[in-house]
Amino acid sequence: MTVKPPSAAAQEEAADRLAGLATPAGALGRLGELGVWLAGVQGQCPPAVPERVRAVIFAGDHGVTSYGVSAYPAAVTPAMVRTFAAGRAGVSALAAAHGVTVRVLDIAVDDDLEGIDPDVQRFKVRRSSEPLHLRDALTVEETHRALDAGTSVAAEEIAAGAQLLISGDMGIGNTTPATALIAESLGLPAAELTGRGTGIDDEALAAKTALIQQALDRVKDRGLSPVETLAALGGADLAASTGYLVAAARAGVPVLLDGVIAVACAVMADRIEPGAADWFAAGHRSTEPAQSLALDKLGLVPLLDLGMRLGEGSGAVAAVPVVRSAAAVLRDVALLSELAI
Ligand SMILES: Cc1cc2ncn([C@H]3O[C@H](COP(=O)(O)O)[C@@H](O)[C@H]3O)c2cc1C
Ligand SMILES: O=C(O)c1cccnc1
Repeated sequence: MTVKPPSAAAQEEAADRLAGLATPAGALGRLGELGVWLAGVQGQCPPAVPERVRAVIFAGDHGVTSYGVSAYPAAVTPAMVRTFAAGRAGVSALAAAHGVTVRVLDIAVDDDLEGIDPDVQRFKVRRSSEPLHLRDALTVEETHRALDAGTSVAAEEIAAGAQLLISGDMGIGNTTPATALIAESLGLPAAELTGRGTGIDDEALAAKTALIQQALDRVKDRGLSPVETLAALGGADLAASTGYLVAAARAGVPVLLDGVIAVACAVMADRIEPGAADWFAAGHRSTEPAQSLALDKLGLVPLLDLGMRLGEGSGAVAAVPVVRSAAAVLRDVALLSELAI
């Protein structure tokens, strides 16, 4: 299955409608452009206000965490999975404020999560991933299983009525594989992309940068396909998230992207299925340099720039009111031609 482009006809109609609204030309700025994108991905003008927005958090641990790449220990990952399940995480508060559903999935958490709702572990691929600077994070078989998990989850969310999807992440150390995937995809050295993640100091930043460069050097002559790259430099949680994004684009359901992890997965989704990024909008600009560089590459301009670096899908959820606003203005504002001028 391939990705169809959003509707050019609906987009054109929306651009005409935007130009005719009872506002000065261009006065709605990016809100106007977002409304035109929404019309294209929905195939209708004016676009509907997306009421049913659904976020899925893909959780997993990473072997690199034992090598000093994060400011926090891996034990935070299972503790946060329980916190999402209890509705008490950062993204939970934002989602409750904006009527967004949140579902958390343990794809590769390095813990049994005893007693947790079995639905959380339905798609578990393995415990953690291998340290990607030393060896491939996953086997190709595991990567396919994770991609398929993401496909199934997207199908379930779409069947539940999702008009807009969000992918969130949870996993200590996950900015390392995300940065490695972006660096490999953009052909840039680790030093140009590596950020502080949860807030590492200068010494840890140097070690993290060197580790990512070691991973890039380890795979550079292997001529890897996109799926093999996910196996080598990613992780099961990132592969599942990538599968979810590919499936959304194939189904013609728009996605609002979050920070560096979601955007790394979006880059991989667009490599697996060229054109997938037409179905994505960028919710916010994270403080991670890799995220901004990857958004430029995808041709996406973030809606919010709040200095956030939380992940969990939080920046995307914070941008949901902006997306709804864009649909509302295109639908509800009078046309200049209707005014008695
Ligand atoms: C309490 C807590 C909650 C979080 N929620 C998301 N992250 C985010 O931070 C981590 C990535 O940063 P790094 O690569 O530096 O480890 C991931 O768990 C990501 O989801 C959190 C991190 C912590 C500590
Ligand atoms: O860009 C992000 O989403 C991000 C940044 C730091 C830590 N976790 C996530």
